[in-house]
Amino acid sequence: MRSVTILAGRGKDGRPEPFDSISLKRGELYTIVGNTGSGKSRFIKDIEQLACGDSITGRRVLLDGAPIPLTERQSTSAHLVAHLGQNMRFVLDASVEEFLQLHAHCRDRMAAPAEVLALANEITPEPVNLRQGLNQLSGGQSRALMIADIALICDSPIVLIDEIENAGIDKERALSLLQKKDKLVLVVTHDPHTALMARRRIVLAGGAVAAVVERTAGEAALYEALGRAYREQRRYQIQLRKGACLA
Ligand SMILES: Nc1ncnc2c1ncn2[C@@H]1O[C@H](COP(=O)(O)OP(=O)(O)OP(=O)(O)O)[C@@H](O)[C@H]1O
Repeated sequence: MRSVTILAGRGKDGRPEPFDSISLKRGELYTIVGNTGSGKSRFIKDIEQLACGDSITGRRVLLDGAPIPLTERQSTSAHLVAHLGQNMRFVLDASVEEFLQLHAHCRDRMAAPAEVLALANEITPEPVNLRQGLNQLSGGQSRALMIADIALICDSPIVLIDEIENAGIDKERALSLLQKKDKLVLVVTHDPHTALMARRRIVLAGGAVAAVVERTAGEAALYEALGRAYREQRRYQIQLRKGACLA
């Protein structure tokens, strides 16, 4: 898989989207921005489901220029796409270790549960242990575990991430783990720092893609400044969680 092409559908008002197609290339990061309710999550779900004009948006998604037959869509998606949703909860009645072993086995990967867990604990401030029940994990811990799982076990070429900054985890570390060189990564965000990570960002409005914006040189400099502010904010966050006085 080298590219994903999205053929225009329609916005919430039923009018055609103002583009013919958008081509997304493997090895690139794209961010998705827009008002709450503008259709950002729907956009990445269309990609996850390899929509073929049969979702509410009417978009069609092609892989390397070709549609995927209905009978192969589910298995192709499971193989190629890792989706980190906004609300993560496990419903499987298993320990963290059992889940990681099972998933590594299904994916035919050698990753040891302890290795995946060590990575998850780099990004969540409240550590997880192997004997913990999966359904006892908090939202942030579940997402940290899934990020480590995507990085070490799934290794899917397409990674879809919905609002990583909501989870109270180390966003920069998490994104650096998920953004391996040859992956196509799409990140939904309301955060200007995350949005400016990408050279191209896709703007949603009223359920339709309104624009695809190239990052300017000024914005690249702004991204660096926002990164410094983010790290300072994180230092305060860590102190705050320890019960310290901030000033
Ligand atoms: N083109 C469309 N036509 C009809 N309904 C749509 C379209 N795009 C999105 N929707 C619907 O609009 C609702 C909001 O969309 P979505 O959840 O994707 O918004 P969002 O931008 O991710 O919002 P938030 O930032 O609050 O998470 C959903 O019910 C979704 O199915």
